[in-house]
Amino acid sequence: MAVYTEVTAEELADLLAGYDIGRPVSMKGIAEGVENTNYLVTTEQGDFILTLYEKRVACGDLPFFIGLLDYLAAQSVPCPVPIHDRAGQVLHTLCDRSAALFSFLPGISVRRPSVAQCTAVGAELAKLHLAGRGFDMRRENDLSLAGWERLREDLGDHADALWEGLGELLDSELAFLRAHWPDDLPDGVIHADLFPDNVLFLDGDVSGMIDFYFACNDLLAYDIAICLNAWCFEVDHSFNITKARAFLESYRSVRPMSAAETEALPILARGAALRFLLTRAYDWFHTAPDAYVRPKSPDEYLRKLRFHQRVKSLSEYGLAP
Ligand SMILES: Nc1ncnc2c1ncn2[C@@H]1O[C@H](COP(=O)(O)OP(=O)(O)O)[C@@H](O)[C@H]1O
Ligand SMILES: N[C@@H](CCOP(=O)(O)O)C(=O)O
Repeated sequence: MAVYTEVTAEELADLLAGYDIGRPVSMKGIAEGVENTNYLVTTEQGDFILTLYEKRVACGDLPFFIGLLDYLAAQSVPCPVPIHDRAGQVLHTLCDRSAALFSFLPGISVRRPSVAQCTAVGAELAKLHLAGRGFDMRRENDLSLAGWERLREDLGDHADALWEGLGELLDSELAFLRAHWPDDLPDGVIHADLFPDNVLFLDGDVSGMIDFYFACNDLLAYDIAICLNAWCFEVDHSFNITKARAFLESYRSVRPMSAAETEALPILARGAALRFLLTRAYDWFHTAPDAYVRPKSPDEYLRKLRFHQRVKSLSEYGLAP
């Protein structure tokens, strides 16, 4: 479970005294999540999410994330709305951590997305990309090529301890991506972690997109590739071309992709698979056995990477060749 920091009733009441959202009625730790501590806080005026930022979110990045959520919410993107206190502040210090309150978004995340849910998220991702245009703060993607190389270096010989030959595979894939990674595609603000556990559905519609703590400026089509990996593979590791076609058609009905963007999809999908393979492999070796959160399987992303390495034509993603 991901409640790393205990907040007392008195500490919560002190914090809420600075806001116009009523007095606290209840507070429950939320088990889901990996990076931060989240509480569901109910006040006289309704439900809110209290987030305490733990060590993996850099404090210097918080103004970008809060500014982005303010900006997107003003354009009706279904994202958490930062709650400003009477002085206009969002960020506070609570229990020695940076902390902020957000609107509570109704809805339920899915474990096994349906074709209809892939369609819904495709359109919502495209709307997010369009809504992000004009946001004037920047955050570089620290988990792109240079970041992957750092992670690979850090893994060292652990890679082969995970699977014989993994080190060589990572090195050759990194060399390939370094040589072929596109740098001339449309860029903008991307979510960069829009996995099914970060999307809430209500009555078949997307009611919320959460967890913007990897958001950054990067290629828009890279965000699409991250979603293809996260939404269009089945639990038996097979790629579901029907889901991919539905996701991509729906995305393109809102924001058309250029020919260069679609042509780059296999490489971007390889990069997206490598990114999560590396972070999961890193977590595998750096998570204490008694940690609250069990590390996710790197194997899933190794299989996804191998799938994309074998792709010969865009038709394998459900696109016209
Ligand atoms: N604004 C919100 N509205 C509703 N539920 C939320 C909201 N923010 C977070 N949650 C809940 O908290 C859980 C963890 O949030 P998340 O941002 O994914 O944490 P982490 O960054 O630690 O992975 C989510 O799975 C969801 O259940
Ligand atoms: N989506 C990443 C891990 C990040 O977890 P989140 O709960 O913050 O989305 C993965 O699956 O490796």
